[in-house]
Amino acid sequence: MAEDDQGQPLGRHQRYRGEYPIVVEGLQTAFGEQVIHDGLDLKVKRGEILGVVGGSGTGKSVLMRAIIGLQHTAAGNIDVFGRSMTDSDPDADIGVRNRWGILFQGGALFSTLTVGENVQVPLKQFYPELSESLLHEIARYKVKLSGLPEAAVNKYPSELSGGMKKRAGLARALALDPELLFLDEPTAGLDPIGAAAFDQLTKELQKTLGLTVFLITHDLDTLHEICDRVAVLADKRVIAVDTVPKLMELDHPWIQEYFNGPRGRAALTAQALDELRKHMDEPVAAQAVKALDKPAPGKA
Ligand SMILES: Nc1ncnc2c1ncn2[C@@H]1O[C@H](COP(=O)(O)OP(=O)(O)OP(=O)(O)O)[C@@H](O)[C@H]1O
Repeated sequence: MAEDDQGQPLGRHQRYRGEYPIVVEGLQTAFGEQVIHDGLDLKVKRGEILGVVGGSGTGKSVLMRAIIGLQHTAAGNIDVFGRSMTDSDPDADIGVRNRWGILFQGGALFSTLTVGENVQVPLKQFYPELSESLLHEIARYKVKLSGLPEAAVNKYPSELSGGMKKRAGLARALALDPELLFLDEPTAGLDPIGAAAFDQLTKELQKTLGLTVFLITHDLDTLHEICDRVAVLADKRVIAVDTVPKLMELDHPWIQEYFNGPRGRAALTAQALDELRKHMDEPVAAQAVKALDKPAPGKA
């Protein structure tokens, strides 16, 4: 069973009240000779959206898999809801596994099932006693919660656009009313408007459902717009965890290149513009928007 911060077992319908639902200490992972993580520490705060960034191949997805118990670890400990994932056997983990939802990169929907049936998969797994009509009702609700039209319930993944597939994956991740949501590159492959809409949905769900979100991303707009803190993976560890403005003050070369490079600055300007647009009735804001919105010299 999952435990609270006092070491007491959590009831099935009780929510975790400890400060850190995920605690990773001294993690080491490796594939043969290739060491991916070495002495990695990370604490995720309850209720936050934690962005996880790092260069390609630094082990963001492997870290997520280790946290959810799908990745063998060579050393260290990972606690989820106060329960060690590194020395537990899968069957005994039920008290933890029905408390999280996962949106894998690419959605990972079952192609032969409709969206509604996809959402029902975890429900049937953890609550086999639910009736067909209740399963259908819950699936319909989760689909709508994820911003899809109700008609999507009966569609197959192949009938959906990329953005709709992500939302269908999200509906399935929300099936069990999770406390913890893992999102692996949720906005990858979406156009900027679709990506911004998905970000806002994530933020709204975090606030209204009280979720803790572990979000792997390369998307600078996502980091600026919705992440409370960001963990940076480099040199086989988490080298920093902080708010984006604080990270930008650090002089690590990868962090500087990433956040203060041209794309980082563009994301920052876009965020400043969004903020200013909320105050367009004030002349100063209106003027600033006009100035910042001007295309750079030489650009159409
Ligand atoms: N099953 C596996 N077998 C062998 N090596 C693997 C396996 N899974 C991942 N790796 C290796 O582990 C390293 C980290 O992979 P991971 O997918 O976590 O990177 P990432 O930071 O998520 O990268 P990206 O941003 O490109 O998705 C990579 O070098 C990858 O090749």
